[in-house]
Amino acid sequence: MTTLTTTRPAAGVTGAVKVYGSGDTAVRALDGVSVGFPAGRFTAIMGPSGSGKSTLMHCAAGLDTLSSGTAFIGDTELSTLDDRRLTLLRRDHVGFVFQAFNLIPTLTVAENITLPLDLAGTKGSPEWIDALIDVVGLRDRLHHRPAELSGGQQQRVAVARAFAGRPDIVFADEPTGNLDSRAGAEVLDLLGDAVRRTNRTVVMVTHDPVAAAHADEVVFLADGRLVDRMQAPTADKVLDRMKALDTKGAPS
Ligand SMILES: Nc1ncnc2c1ncn2[C@@H]1O[C@H](COP(=O)(O)OP(=O)(O)OP(=O)(O)O)[C@@H](O)[C@H]1O
Repeated sequence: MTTLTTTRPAAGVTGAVKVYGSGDTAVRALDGVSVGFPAGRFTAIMGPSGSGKSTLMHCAAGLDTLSSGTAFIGDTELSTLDDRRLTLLRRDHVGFVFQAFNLIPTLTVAENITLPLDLAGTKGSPEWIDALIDVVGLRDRLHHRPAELSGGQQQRVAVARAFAGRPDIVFADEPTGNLDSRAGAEVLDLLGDAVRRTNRTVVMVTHDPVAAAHADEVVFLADGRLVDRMQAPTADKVLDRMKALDTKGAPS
């Protein structure tokens, strides 16, 4: 196996601090986090409620800014970009999957998948899109509207949309939060498949140890700090680690 630890991460943060508000009501959501998300791997971010998972993801993805420290995607330090260049970086290099599928109800499945490319005024790679449709198993649903699909199928459309522009990295925020366990497992398998088959990088925030077990690695946050990393996670090992974090007094 290649030496993953020496490969430059696809994205990450160094010395990341994020403070919301000021004075007595200030909340230190990230308190000096340094973490890299290895390229070509599926990483899950776990931790008790309020531990800073979403904040870390949003800052690493350039959806929010750090109070201090640095966030980077590839070789680019995000704080060096103005709004326009940050938008272009996100458009051209980053994909997103959210808990709410965020599909456009009036567009077909095919149109939803290619929407980011259409907005960017490019056709992308027809071969890539075609292969993606097979990866997500939606070839017989391409002309349906989102309302005609199950929740799991809608999230598969959202996953295809996230990968449509051949992004270097896809960030997923609780992608299985609105799905039953079977549909959730399918979406997680799909994310894992997309990482292996397209050599992309996925970073996923989740509460669910079963979901985290689909990742190659889990990073654990507690009280805004990185407290552990686990390779080759299983649901039982992740659950045990989470229990230990909760009993240390982290909010749950
Ligand atoms: N916009 C905001 N303004 C003020 N405080 C915020 C804001 N967003 C998050 N926080 C606070 O920052 C801390 C970290 O929040 P964050 O949403 O990152 O945690 P999380 O681990 O993703 O939580 P959950 O699992 O419940 O979604 C929490 O104490 C939260 O209340």
